[in-house]
Amino acid sequence: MNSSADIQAILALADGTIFRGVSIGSRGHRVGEVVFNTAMTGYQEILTDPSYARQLVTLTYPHIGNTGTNSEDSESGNTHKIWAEGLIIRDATMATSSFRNTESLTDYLTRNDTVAIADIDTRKLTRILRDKGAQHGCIMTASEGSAITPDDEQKAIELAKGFAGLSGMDLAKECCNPDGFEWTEGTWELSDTLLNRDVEGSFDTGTGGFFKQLGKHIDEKYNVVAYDFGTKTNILRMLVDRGCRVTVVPAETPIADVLAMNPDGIFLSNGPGDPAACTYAIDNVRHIIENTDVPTFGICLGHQLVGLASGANTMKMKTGHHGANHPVQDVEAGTVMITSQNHGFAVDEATLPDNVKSTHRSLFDGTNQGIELTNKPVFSFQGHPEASPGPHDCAPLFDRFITLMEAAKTAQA
Ligand SMILES: NC(=O)CC[C@H](N)C(=O)O
Repeated sequence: MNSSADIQAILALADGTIFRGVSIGSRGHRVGEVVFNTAMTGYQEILTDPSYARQLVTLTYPHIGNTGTNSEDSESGNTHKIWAEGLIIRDATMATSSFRNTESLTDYLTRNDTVAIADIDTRKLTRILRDKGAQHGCIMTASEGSAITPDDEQKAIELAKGFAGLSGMDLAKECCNPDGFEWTEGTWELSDTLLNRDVEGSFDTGTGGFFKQLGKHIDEKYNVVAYDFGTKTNILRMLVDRGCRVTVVPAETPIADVLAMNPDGIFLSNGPGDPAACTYAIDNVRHIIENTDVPTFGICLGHQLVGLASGANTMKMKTGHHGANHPVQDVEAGTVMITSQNHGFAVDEATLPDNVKSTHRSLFDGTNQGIELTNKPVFSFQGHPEASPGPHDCAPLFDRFITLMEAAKTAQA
């Protein structure tokens, strides 16, 4: 909603298209790859998903911010960092309403130094991205006390053209937590009794507050080492729910160090950038496949790394998949799952070696969505079984990882 007090902002695409709107975040400019996400909910999870690093995300759902933000819906762990390079929306809500809200979306964006633009025609933008593929872009806000000038527009187009593009970019080592950490929280659900949030508005992990944690009561049966390439937090929560003690290690941790921890299973996380550029990670996964029998599960970037380490290629997609309603078929069973997706690269199925089976395919465009090795307990999935946001149809993939670890333990006993 425009008012004379609004700060002008523009989105410039590298092809010269300019969208004019208003700033709803911090001032400045940011460049990145412009992608559209079709999920109707989950703007906070999307903003905090590390896989969106260097991407300017437009949400096709028009009205954003209604329920505000809170400290629980972060996908970037305890840092709560916004990883998306910028946000592009149609309509920022004027009133925030939710009992879980602690901060409006606009305040949240500003506090996190995120540049964001509203009041633009996101349908037109999405059509451009659909027709031409993901575009390089620049969001720029007017500087203090002035309006956007024709010079600003020209500069924004040049900045968009100057973005190097995600192909060849290794962002995993930059976006992981460099210190590693133990993750102990499971998923949560609203508690039966609704009590007040404490004065700090902090997350009450007990059973008496807004939320009760699931999974905490389960004994830690499986020692899982999770390679962090920019992991989403809900993946770690879902592992904890299933009885895993989760040790998260940075992307470049040598595989020898991981194996020295004697893991029951190795998890390969999602993450931003081009998987083929993460050569150290590909080497580590190749080592797992060729020299060990440790059950291994990869999600999204982790899936692509399994593909690359087994000898397949990955390719850049036209627009990629970003949404919460993507149908994926289980190749063997023929069943269809509605899945959450966020990727711009894909494993090229035509290049899969003989010992790697395609297990899942996208019903939107036929691209590969899952693989498994026929000679090792290693499998991976392109979509997001942890959802956040999105449907939970493929959550049983986590159980499959547990089954593999259990089988390996039984075989060893
Ligand atoms: N969510 C992810 O892990 C994304 C993987 C990779 N960066 C891609 O865009 O395809």
